[in-house]
Amino acid sequence: MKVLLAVLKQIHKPALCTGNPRCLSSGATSGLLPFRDEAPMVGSSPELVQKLSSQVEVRTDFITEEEEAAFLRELDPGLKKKRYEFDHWDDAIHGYRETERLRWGAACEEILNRVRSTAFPEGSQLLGPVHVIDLDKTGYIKPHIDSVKFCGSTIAGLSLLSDSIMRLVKEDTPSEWLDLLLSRRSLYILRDQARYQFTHEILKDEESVFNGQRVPRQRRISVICRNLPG
Ligand SMILES: O=C(O)CCC(=O)C(=O)O
Ligand SMILES: [Fe+2]
Ligand SMILES: [Mn+2]
Repeated sequence: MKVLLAVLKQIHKPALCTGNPRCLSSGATSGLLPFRDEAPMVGSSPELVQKLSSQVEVRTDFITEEEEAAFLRELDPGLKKKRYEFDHWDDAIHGYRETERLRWGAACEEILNRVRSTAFPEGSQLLGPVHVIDLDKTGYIKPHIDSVKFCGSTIAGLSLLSDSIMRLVKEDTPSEWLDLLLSRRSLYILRDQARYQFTHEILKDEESVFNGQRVPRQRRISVICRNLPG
């Protein structure tokens, strides 16, 4: 368990982050191109959206309000014992507390099994403990790529308590980007190039605008499943 905490810390090492201050400005709304009316994604070009559409999924309303409440009941007591961390300027995450959990109660385990069977091919080797990040209303996650040493090709995350914007930016071509509207209770999945060649970040409240529409940030808890490197 101790080792795993180190592994998850590693994910957020600044050396793995490829900060791109330009992509933090939300002023450039003119190039936004909705991909499909119902898809909560906008990107720098229709070609990019098309190219990534097999590697980036957002499933709206993946869990019910009751299922969200089940996660809260299970996670909140432990999270409340920790302080939000704001003062580590070098961290990839600002304003957060986190935990990981291997064993879940029946209700949550059932939901997590649904996440796993949706996101990962059958027989994939998964990282045992599930990663939980509790972001304060003012918290945010800076652009980074998850450790290739510890995490495999697929990242799947549930968003609880708040809508948010996840921005993907191509590491070597910052003009190529995709914004995902992660609505409360949605599931997102990042695979392959979207996971390896694009940084991902969660925008802070002041920058939380999707396709010209303001998306206020509240406290947000994410529950993240990962596979192991092949
Ligand atoms: O909160 C999320 O959904 C993303 C978390 C993340 O990027 C990470 O833990 O590496
Ligand atoms: Fe990440
Ligand atoms: Mn730190």
